[in-house]
Amino acid sequence: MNRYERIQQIAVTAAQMREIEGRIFAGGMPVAALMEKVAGLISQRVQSLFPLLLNPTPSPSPSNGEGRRDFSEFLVRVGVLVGPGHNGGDALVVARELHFRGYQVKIYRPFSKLKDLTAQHDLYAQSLGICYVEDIADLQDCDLIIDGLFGFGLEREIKDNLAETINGLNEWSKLVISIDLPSGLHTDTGEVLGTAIKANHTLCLGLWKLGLLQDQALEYVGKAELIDFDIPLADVTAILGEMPQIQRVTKGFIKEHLPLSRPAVTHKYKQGHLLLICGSRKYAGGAILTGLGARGSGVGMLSIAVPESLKSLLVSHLPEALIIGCEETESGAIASLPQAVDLGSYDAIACGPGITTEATTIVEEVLANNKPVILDADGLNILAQLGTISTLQNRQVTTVLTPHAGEFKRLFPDIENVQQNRVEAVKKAAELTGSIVLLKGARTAIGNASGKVWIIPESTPALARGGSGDVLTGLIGGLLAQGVAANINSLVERVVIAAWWHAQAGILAAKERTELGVDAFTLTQFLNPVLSGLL
Ligand SMILES: NC(=O)C1=CN([C@@H]2O[C@H](COP(=O)(O)OP(=O)(O)OC[C@H]3O[C@@H](n4cnc5c(N)ncnc54)[C@H](OP(=O)(O)O)[C@@H]3O)[C@@H](O)[C@H]2O)[C@@H](O)CC1
Ligand SMILES: Nc1ncnc2c1ncn2[C@@H]1O[C@H](COP(=O)(O)OP(=O)(O)O)[C@@H](O)[C@H]1O
Ligand SMILES: [K+]
Repeated sequence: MNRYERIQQIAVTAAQMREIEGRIFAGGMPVAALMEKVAGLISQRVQSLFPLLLNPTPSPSPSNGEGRRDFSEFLVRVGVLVGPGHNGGDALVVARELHFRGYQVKIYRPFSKLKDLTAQHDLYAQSLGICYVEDIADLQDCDLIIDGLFGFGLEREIKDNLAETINGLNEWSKLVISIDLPSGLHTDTGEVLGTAIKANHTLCLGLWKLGLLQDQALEYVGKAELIDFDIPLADVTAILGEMPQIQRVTKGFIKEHLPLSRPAVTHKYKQGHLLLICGSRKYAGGAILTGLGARGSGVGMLSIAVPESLKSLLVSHLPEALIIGCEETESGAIASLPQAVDLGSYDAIACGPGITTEATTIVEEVLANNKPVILDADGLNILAQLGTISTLQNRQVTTVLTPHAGEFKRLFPDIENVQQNRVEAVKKAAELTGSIVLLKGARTAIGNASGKVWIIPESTPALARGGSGDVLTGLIGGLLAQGVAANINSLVERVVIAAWWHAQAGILAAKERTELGVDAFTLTQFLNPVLSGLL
C-alpha cells in the first residue's frame, strides 16, 4: 500500500497527534521548520483554490521592489484570524506568504498572549507592515477568511467576546478556510465547544482528526481535505500500531476486496445463499427494496420469506428469487416460518425490514440458529424488547446490528450521548454484545467486538430518505452470504464494504439525478455502476 493510501486510512485524536508530533520533534525536526513547511503547503493550497489572477487578461504592474508583486487590479482580499497557539502561528505564516504573493491581507488577532513561536511570526508580520485590524467588522470587505484561531489544542469552551465574534462572522456567509479544523470543534468528537467557525473548506494537517468524521461536526467542516506534510509512517505506527483501532475507509481498502472474485467452476449455492425475512401487509415495499439491495450484491441464491399475501408482489419484482410465503397474523405480519424452512441451510439471514414488532418469535428463532444474522429495523426493536445484551451474549456466530441513532438508543439505553461521540458509542456497543454494530448516519461507523471502528468518510444527504436503509440491509446480507460461502473468517470487512458501496451509490445517483432524485429504488440501480466504476 502506498503512502497516500496509508495516510488516508488513519484518523487520530488530539492526544495521538500530539504524541506523533512529539516523536517528530524528538527526532530532530525543529518546531519552527515544521510550522514553516506546513503553513507553506497551506498557503499554496489557498492560492490554488483562490488564485489571484482570475481575470483572463491580467496586466500586472511590475514588482514593487520588495519582492511583493503588485496586482492591484485583481486583488483577493484575505482576512486572517490568528489564535494564541500554533494554529495561530500557521495562520501568520500563511498571512505572510499570501502578502508576498500579492494578496491584500488583514490580520485579526484577538489575543495579547501568544505562544513564543506564534509571537515571533506576529512580530515579523507587523514589521512587514501587514495590516492589523482591531475590530472584526473591518474584515467584512474581505473575499476570503482564513481561520487560524484554534486547532487541536482547543480544550475549553469558547466564551464571551470571542464567541460573539465567531457567531457574528458566521452570519456574514463569507468563504472561510479553516486551518486543521474549524475553530471551536473538539478534535476527537467534533462537538462544538461553545461556538465554532462554519467553514467552507477545512485543510486538515498531516493526519485526519477524528472529530472531522463525526456527524455533529459536518455542518462546520465544509469540504475537507488532507494536507500531507510527510509525517514519517514509522512515527504513526509507533503510536497507533500496525493496525490502527480506528480506520477511515478508502477506495483502496475497498479495491482490495471488490469485485468478489468467483472461481471458474462454481454453482449458485457456492456463491452464497441468503435468506431475507422481511415485509408485512403494512410494509410491503421494504421487502422489495431489501431484495433489490441483495440482488446488487451478486449473491448466488436469494430466498425471501414474506407474509403469504405478499408473495406474488415479490415474485413480480424479483423473479430470480425464491419467494417463501409465510403464515400471517391478522394484521398481516409474518406469524411463523413454514416448517420446511431450515434456517441452518442458509449462509446468512437478514431479518427485520418491515416485519413489524409482532414478529417476535421469528427474531427469537433466527437468533437461536447458528448462522450469521443481520438484524435491522423492527428486528432491532424486537431485540431491544428481548434485551439486547442478554440475548446476544451467548451467540457464537456473527450478528450484525444496523441501527440508526434512534434504534441504537433503544438497543443500548445505557450508552449515553450517542450523537456526541458516535465512534465511541459504536465501539462500546460492539464490545458489549460481541456483535458487529453499524451505526447509520451521515458518517456511518462500524464497530466490532475487538474494539476496532471503521468510518465511511463520504456520503450524501440524498440517502436520508425512507427505504435507503432497507437497501443497505440486503446488500450487507448478500455480501455476508458470499463471504460465508467462501469460508472467509472475518466478516466485518464485508459489512464495511457494503456501507461504503451504499454511500457511493448514493453519491453517484445524486450526481446524475440531483440530491432529490435518489429514491431508494433508484439507489439500487446505482449499485452496479459503482462496482463497474471501480474496475
Ligand atoms: N506543533 C507544530 O509545530 C505543529 C502544529 N501545527 C499546528 O498547531 C496546532 C496546534 O497548536 P497548539 O497545540 O498550540 O494549539 P492551538 O489549537 O493553536 O490552540 C491552543 C491555544 O489556545 C488557547 N486556548 C484554548 N482554548 C481556549 C479558549 N476557549 N479561549 C481562549 N484560548 C484558548 C490555549 O491557551 P491555554 O489553554 O494554554 O491557556 C493555547 O494557547 C495544530 O492544530 C496545527 O494548526 C501543525 O502546523 C503541525 C506542526
Ligand atoms: N445525512 C445523511 N448523509 C448520508 N447518509 C445518510 C444521511 N442520513 C441517512 N443516511 C443513510 O441513509 C440510510 C437510512 O437508513 P434508515 O434510517 O434505516 O432508513 P429506512 O429505514 O427508511 O430504510 C442509512 O444508510 C444512513 O446512513
Ligand atoms: K482553525
